[in-house]
Amino acid sequence: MNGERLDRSGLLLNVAWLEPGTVVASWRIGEKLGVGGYGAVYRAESVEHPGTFCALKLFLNPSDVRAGREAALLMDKAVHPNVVRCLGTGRWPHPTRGHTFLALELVPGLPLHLWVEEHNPDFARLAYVGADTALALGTLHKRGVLHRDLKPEHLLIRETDTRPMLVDFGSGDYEGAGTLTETPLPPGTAHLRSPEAACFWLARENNPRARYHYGPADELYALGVCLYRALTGHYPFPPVELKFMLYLDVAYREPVAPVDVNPRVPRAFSDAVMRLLAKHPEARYRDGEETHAALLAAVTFGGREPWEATVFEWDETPAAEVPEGAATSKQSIRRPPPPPVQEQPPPPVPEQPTPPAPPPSPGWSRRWRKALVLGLAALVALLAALILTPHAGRWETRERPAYPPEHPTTEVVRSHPPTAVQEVEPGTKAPDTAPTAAPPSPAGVAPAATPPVRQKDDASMKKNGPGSANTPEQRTAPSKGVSSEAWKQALLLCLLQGGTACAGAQLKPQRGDCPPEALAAMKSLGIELYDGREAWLDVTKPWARGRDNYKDGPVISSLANSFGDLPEGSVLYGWLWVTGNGTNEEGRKQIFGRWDKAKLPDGRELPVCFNLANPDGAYELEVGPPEYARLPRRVPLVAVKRFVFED
Ligand SMILES: Nc1ncnc2c1ncn2[C@@H]1O[C@H](COP(=O)(O)OP(=O)(O)OP(=O)(O)O)[C@@H](O)[C@H]1O
Repeated sequence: MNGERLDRSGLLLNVAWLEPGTVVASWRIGEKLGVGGYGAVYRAESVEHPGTFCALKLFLNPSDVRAGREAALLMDKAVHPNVVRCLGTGRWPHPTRGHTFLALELVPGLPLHLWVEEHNPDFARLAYVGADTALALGTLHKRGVLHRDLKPEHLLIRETDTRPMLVDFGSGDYEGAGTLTETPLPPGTAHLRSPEAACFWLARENNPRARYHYGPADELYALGVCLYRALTGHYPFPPVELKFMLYLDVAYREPVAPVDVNPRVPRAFSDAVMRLLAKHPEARYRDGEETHAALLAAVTFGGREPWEATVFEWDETPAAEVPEGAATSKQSIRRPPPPPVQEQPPPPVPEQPTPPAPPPSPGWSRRWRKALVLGLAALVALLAALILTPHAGRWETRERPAYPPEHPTTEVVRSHPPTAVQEVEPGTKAPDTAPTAAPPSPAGVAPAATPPVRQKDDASMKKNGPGSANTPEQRTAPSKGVSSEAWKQALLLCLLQGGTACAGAQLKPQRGDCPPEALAAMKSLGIELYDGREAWLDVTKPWARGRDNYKDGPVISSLANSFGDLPEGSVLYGWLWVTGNGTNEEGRKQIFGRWDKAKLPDGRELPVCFNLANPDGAYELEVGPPEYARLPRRVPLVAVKRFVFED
C-alpha cells in the first residue's frame, strides 16, 4: 500500500497501525515489534535486497525532535557493539513533512526482564549481561553520551549470543544537545529515577526554572534497577505507586536486598546491585568500568555452585496437565513474591520548639509533613541502634590569615593514608585505630579533613570478621523485618554513603592540617584564608524550612554565594559532629562541622578546608536535646588552614 494514498499531507497518518506489506521508502513492513510512547517499530524487509531485514522505527509525531536526536546518536556518538546500529533514516510518506523513520539493525531477542523469565539463565550469564551493559555505559559516558531512559524494555538480549543491546536513544543526551522537556527532570521513567533525581523533583516539582542535571551516576542507578528486576522479578519499589509516593520511597527508603526477595541470588550479586542502588551517588560504583569489574570479580571469585543456579525455580506443569501429544511439559518460572514492605519503627518525632513556617498551600503542607515524618522516622530509628559515647571539643583557634608555603615544613604523620594529613601533637592521645568511616572521596582527591574516628566499633562491622562489612560493597543488606542489627547495618551503610537523612555513630573530630592540595586549590580559586561565606546546609533535605535537626554524620551542602572563583551553587561535602561536644563558657552547646571537598557546577572536584563557623569562630546554637542540634538552613563557613580541636 502506498503511503501517499493513505494521507497526502503526510502529517495525519497513524504509523502505529501500518498494514503488513506497506512500503516505507525501500522497506516492506512486516510484523510489529513494539510500540512505545514515541514510535512504532516494525520488522521490515528490504525491497531491493530481499532477505535483508531491519527494525523500522517510525516516529508517531512528524515534528518529534527526538527523531533527529536518536539518529544523531546512533549514527555517530553512540556507535558501540552494544548499541543498536542505525542503517539509514528519512521521512515518510512525504520526504520533508512526513514521519521520521530510522532503519535500525534488527535485534532478534527479548527485553532483559522477559528474557530472564522466558529463558531462566544462570546467575553467571545474567552477571555477564549486567557487566557488558555497564562497560558499554561506561564507554558512552566517557564520550559524554547518556541514554537517560535505561530500563529493561530498552535492553534487548540478542537471541544468538545473549549480547545486551541498548535501544531507544530518543531521550539520550550529549554535549551540545538541547533540552527536551520544560520540567525539572529530563525525560525518563519514574521507577528508574535515582534517589537524587527523586529528591530534586520532590523539592522543585513546581519550580518552572529548575533543571536536574542527569549524569552517569543516575544511569548506574537505573542499571541497578534493571538488574534488581531481573534477579527478583520485581522492581525495588512498586512502579504503580503515585509518583509522589514512589519518589519518596526512591529517595529515602532502603530497598529490600535482592537476596532477601529471591534467596537463590548469590550474595555478591545482591550486594553489587544494592551498591548500584545506593542512595548517595558517591557510594555507587565510580563508573561503568568499575561496575563491570565488580560483577566479573563476583562471578570469578564466588565459587561455581551459586552462580550456576538458574535465576528462578522452574515451575514444571504437572504431567497430568500436559496436553496429549505434547512432547514435554511446558516449563515456566516460579517468581518469588514481591519485596515485603519494610516495616519502619514508629517515628518518635521530637518536639518542635519552633512552629513550622506557613505552608505555600494545603496540598503541599500535607506532602511536606509526610516527607518530614518519614525522614525523621528513618533518622531517629537508625540512631537508636547505636550506642553513642560523648566527646568534648572546641572550635578552631583563629590564626592570622597567611598562606603557608606550598609544602609545609611541619612534620606530618599520615595515619590514614591517603585520606588525611594529620598532625599528632605531643601529649595528644593517638587516634583510635578502629575502622574509619570517612565520607567517600573520588579517586585522586584527598579529603582535607582527617576522617572521623569511630569511638566504638559497630557490632555489624565486627560480626563477619575482617573485611566483611566496613565498605559499602562489603556490607550486608538489612534483612527482612527490623532487627536492631539490620538497622545498625543500614545506619553504617548510610554513614558510608553520606546520607544526611541518616543518623551517625558517635564520631570524634580530629585536629589536623589542611592538606597542601586543598590549600593550593583554595589559593588558585582566590579564596582568602579566614574569609567566609554562607552555605545551604543540606541539599538532601530540600523541604527543610527554618531550622532542622542534625545528628553526627556526613552533610552535603551548597554554596549560597560565590566564594572567590567557587561559584554559587557549588556542592560542598562535609561532616557534622553535633553530639557530646559539651558547652562553651556561656553554656551554649558546641558543634563542629567542616567541608573538605567542593564540586563545581562544571563537574570539577577540588579539595577545600572550610569550617562551619561565623567570622568570630563561635557558632550560635540554640540549647537543645543532647543527641541532635537544630541548625538553620543557611550557615556560615570560613576557609581555614588547620582544623584544631581540643580534647
Ligand atoms: N532494533 C530493534 N530490534 C528489535 N526490536 C526493537 C528494536 N528497537 C526497538 N525494538 C522494540 O520496539 C519497542 C519500542 O521501541 P522504542 O523503545 O525505540 O520506542 P519508543 O516509542 O521510543 O519507546 P518508549 O516509549 O519506551 O520511549 C522496544 O521496546 C523493543 O521491544
